[in-house]
Order: sequence, then C-alpha cells, then structure tokens
Amino acid sequence: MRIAVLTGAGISAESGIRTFRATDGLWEEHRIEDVATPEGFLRDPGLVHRFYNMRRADAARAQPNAAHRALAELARHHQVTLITQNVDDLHERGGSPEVVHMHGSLLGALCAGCGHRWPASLVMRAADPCPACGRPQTRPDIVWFGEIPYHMERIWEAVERAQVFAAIGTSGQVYPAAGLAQHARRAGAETIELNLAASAVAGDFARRQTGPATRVVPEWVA
Ligand SMILES: CC(C)NC(=O)[C@H](Cc1c[nH]c2ccccc12)NC(=O)[C@H](CCCC/N=C(/NCCC(=O)O)S[C@H]1O[C@H](COP(=O)(O)OP(=O)(O)OC[C@H]2O[C@@H](n3cnc4c(N)ncnc43)[C@H](O)[C@@H]2O)[C@@H](O)[C@H]1O)NC(=O)OCc1ccccc1
Repeated sequence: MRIAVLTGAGISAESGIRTFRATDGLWEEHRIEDVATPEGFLRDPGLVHRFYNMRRADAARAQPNAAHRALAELARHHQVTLITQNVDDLHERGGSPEVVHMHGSLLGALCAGCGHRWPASLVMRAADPCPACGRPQTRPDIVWFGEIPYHMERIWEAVERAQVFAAIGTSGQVYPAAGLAQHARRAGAETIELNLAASAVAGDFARRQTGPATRVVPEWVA
C-alpha cells in the first residue's frame, strides 16, 4: 500500500516537546514575526538563535514515543512517505527509515550568505563562521514564514500517488502543509485525521480517530 503521512507538533507533545498553539505553546512567549521569519533574524539574530538553541536542547532531552515507533513499524510493511512539519529528530530516533522535513531541522546549520549547509552544533551563534565562505551569517536550517518549504515537488508527487493519506497531530493552520489533505482526497486517496481534536481542515478528511497520538497511532497502524 502507498501511504503518505503528514505529522505536526501533536505527535511530539507526549515526548515533552511543546506544540505551537496550545495555551503554553511556543508562540505564547514569542511573536512568530520575531523568531520564525527572515525579517526577525535580520532584526535580532541573537534572539532567534536563543529560541532555536532552547528548542534544540529540548529536542535532545526528549525521547520518541509509541506514535513515532508505530510509524516506523508501518514503514516495514508498506510504502510510506513520512512528511513532517516538525524540526525535531524524534521520527528518525523512533526508527523511521526516511523522513521528509518540509520545514527543516534543528540538526542543520545554513549560511545565509552562500547557502552552504552543515551539521548544527548544540549551541549556534550568528557569528559562527561558515565552513565554506567564512562569513558569520549562520542561521538554523529551518523554513520560516514567507519562505518556500523544502522538498515540495517530492511531497506533491507522494500525496498524488498515495492510496491512503493520514494527518497526525497537526492543527491545519499553516500552508502549504494544511492543503495536502484536500490534494490527496482529490487524487482519490482514503483520508484520515488522527488528533486530540478536529483540526482547521477536518472537513477534508473522510475519517477521524480522536485521542492522544500514543494511543490512536498504534491502533491505526495495527
Ligand atoms: C499562519 C499561517 C496562516 N501562515 C501561513 O500558512 C504562511 C503564509 C501562507 C502561505 N499560504 C497561505 C494560504 C493561506 C494563508 C496563509 C498562507 N505559510 C508560509 O509562510 C509557508 C511556510 C510555513 C512554514 C513556517 N515554519 C514553521 N515551522 C518551522 C519553524 C519552527 O518550527 O520554529 S510552521 C510551524 O507551525 C506549524 C504548527 O502547526 P502544528 O505542527 O500543527 O502545531 P500546532 O501547535 O498548531 O497544533 C498542534 C496540533 O496537535 C494536536 N495535539 C496536541 N497534542 C496532541 C497529542 N498528544 N496527540 C494528538 N494530537 C495532539 C492539537 O489538537 C493540534 O491540532 C507547523 O507547520 C510548524 O512547522 N511558506 C509559504 O507559503 O511559501 C510560499 C510558497 C508555498 C508553496 C509553494 C510555493 C511558495
């Protein structure tokens, strides 16, 4: 079976990683414009690096949960394209062989000058010189608002060819990720949403399983 899976912050919530829009969510203390936009980085790279250094430390402390592991199991029996909006590496540590990080990763560094990429250190600073061009314009390799997500060609193709499309732990408020369900449904896929509550695009799904990811994902995979 060809299965395309899209995950969001909700799949990592039970591993202790805060989501974005929950009351104690990440965007509570920080204005999106300040910490997740190219303009915010130009204005105050120190603030942005402190934000992502904190997230990198949180992710390093967290452990994959039963939902991450269940998706790894699914990939052993089906042709799974696992697309995530998450920048943590819990899918990989949960055993998933291949993960498409459409919004980048906390484990990557990117030179805003020459575009060179290299593995991130736990604590990053803008002044860290680029190993390729030497310029001190180091940023996290993360897709910010107003920037084009990574791997879009591959993602559209996988969603169009999927027989099943599942969205797990995502609020459906950020595009183009939130538009993938409708695209899959139009291409004839069976669609299912797994979440604690209905997302902003719940209407695009034929089926829904409501509950915490660590319960509903293993149930769905079984
Ligand atoms: C706010 C929104 C309106 N704005 C956008 O969508 C913008 C603008 C836009 C573009 N098109 C539009 C169309 C309409 C309106 C606006 C737009 N989009 C962009 O700027 C994108 C770039 C967006 C990426 C920004 N970067 C992120 N992340 C990296 C940074 C970082 O992480 O710091 S987005 C970030 O926020 C989003 C958060 O959403 P979720 O992951 O869903 O998390 P959330 O907290 O919201 O919800 C948690 C869910 O889990 C559930 N849950 C909680 N606990 C559990 C639990 N235990 N079990 C199960 N479920 C659970 C909850 O019920 C809830 O549903 C994720 O995508 C996450 O990656 N770029 C772009 O459009 O470029 C052009 C383009 C595009 C395509 C082709 C050509 C050109």
